[in-house]
Amino acid sequence: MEKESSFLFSGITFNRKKFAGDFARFKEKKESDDTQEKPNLIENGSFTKEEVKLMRSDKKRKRKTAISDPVEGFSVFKSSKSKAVDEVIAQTEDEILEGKKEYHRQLERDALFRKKHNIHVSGSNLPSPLQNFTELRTRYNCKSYILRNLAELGFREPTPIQRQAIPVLLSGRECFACAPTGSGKTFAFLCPILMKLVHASKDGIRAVILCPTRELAAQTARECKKLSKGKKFHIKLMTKQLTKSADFSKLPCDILIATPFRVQFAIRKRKLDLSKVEFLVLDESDKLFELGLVKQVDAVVKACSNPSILRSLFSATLPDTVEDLARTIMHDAVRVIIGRKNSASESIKQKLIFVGSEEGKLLALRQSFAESLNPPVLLFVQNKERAKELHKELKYDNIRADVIHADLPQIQRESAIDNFRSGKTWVLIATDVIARGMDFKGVNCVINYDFPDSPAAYIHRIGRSGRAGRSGEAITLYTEADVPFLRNIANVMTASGCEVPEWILALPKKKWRKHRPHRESISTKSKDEDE
Ligand SMILES: Nc1ncnc2c1ncn2[C@@H]1O[C@H](COP(=O)(O)OP(=O)(O)OP(=O)(O)O)[C@@H](O)[C@H]1O
Repeated sequence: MEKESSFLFSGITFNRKKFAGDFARFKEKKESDDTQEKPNLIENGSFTKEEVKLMRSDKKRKRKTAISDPVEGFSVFKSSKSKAVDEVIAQTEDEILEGKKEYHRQLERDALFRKKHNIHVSGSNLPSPLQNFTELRTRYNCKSYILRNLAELGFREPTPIQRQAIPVLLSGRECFACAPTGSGKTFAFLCPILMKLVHASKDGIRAVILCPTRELAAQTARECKKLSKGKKFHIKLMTKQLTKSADFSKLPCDILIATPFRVQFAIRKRKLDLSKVEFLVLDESDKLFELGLVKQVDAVVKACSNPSILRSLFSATLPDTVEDLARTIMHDAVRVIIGRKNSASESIKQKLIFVGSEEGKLLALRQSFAESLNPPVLLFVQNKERAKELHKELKYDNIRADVIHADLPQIQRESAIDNFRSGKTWVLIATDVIARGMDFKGVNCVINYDFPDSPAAYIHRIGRSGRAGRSGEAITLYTEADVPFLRNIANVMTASGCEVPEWILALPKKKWRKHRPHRESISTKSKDEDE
């Protein structure tokens, strides 16, 4: 009898000659079983910490039984199994240790990578930033149509906000994101939404994106369609017409993009059901939390009652007050800040020009345009009356200028933007209605004809130039009346690396209340001339 089998069969006489065939088969099978089993247990890496614990306790239990209840013939069987378990435990422990080490090495690599890209994050269990767009497929199984569309748009690398915010949202976490103007925040939320929704469906609205203005909502809807090209998602921009006439219970809609006013109206009047919404994005979130909009936003947030909803806030400016308010509704949110919070894009050259009084502004503007006009140029003024007045003035100078403000009918607002985008108009005079989010790719220069009413307004206005890594210029005209507010703008300028005269930095710090002084009329014509 073979040595290995002798323990189990002791006392039995076996006719090896007679049963030679069976014996050989039995032997073969046993050997092959042995080789398969052990590596399987370890190589599959199939032991979790809990399983190792269980093994340990099982082993202890068995040891106890072995001491208290020795049964002859079983002790060897037990010790060989116990040896195997020991080996498995030792190897699994090694693996866990190695896993832990690798985990820490990965944390270090992530920290270095974030530092390189100026990404600051806080929160627990942070997902690694994206090294490249290919990781969307390798880590998150991204469908090829998205990667194809990103490539068609000419995006080679994710921007810093995309590197971090996309994995955060894909790993099912809520998110506060603050990144400079023109740094690609729109795709940072569109990409994970499309990836998570996977297919179009007719089961109700699954994602809502709120924007403070109609123009921005329309632009976001267009970008969303570009990224989803090749996939038949139902992407709806909530227009006035849709709000008034659509039967939302029958309208297929995966992603709804709208201003809070329109959504709230539809919830009230047309029984818009948002109870299945899985993603809610508040774009330009600090603007949405301002007094005029916060009630409507609140109504939308309440209507999105799905308990597993993911909410995210995006903006280039995120005051602490807004963060505190938002935290009350968010769960375990990750905070992602690119560069310094509330700072302007570093690719914009910023200048301050003293013009003495209101009259001085028009002179300075005419002189500057006469010396060099490098269109397209965006001119920001304090209100719609001043926008109309300045438009009339520039018409005299044969400058191809147009105007946009909230009083204009929608169709005129759209055509003003289209003409500016296509280069038909060189100068667009605007109120703050287009200061946020609008992506005019080639704007060379932003002129703050009227001083902005807050540092946030300044950051967003000048952020219409210098987008997606391009360079831009921002000129801010100021009068004596604006001097007390200069220091706040100067702080933004120095934070983004621009030079500011010493005397401005020596001005006393002033707590910023909205600076909207009464300004004299821009018009150089008398009223009689107008009539
Ligand atoms: N990965 C990328 N590579 C190159 N360009 C990109 C990338 N992602 C976005 N862009 C482009 O950058 C520009 C600005 O993007 P976007 O409008 O999303 O900026 P933003 O951060 O939302 O700005 P704002 O704060 O003004 O709203 C767009 O023209 C967009 O097409």
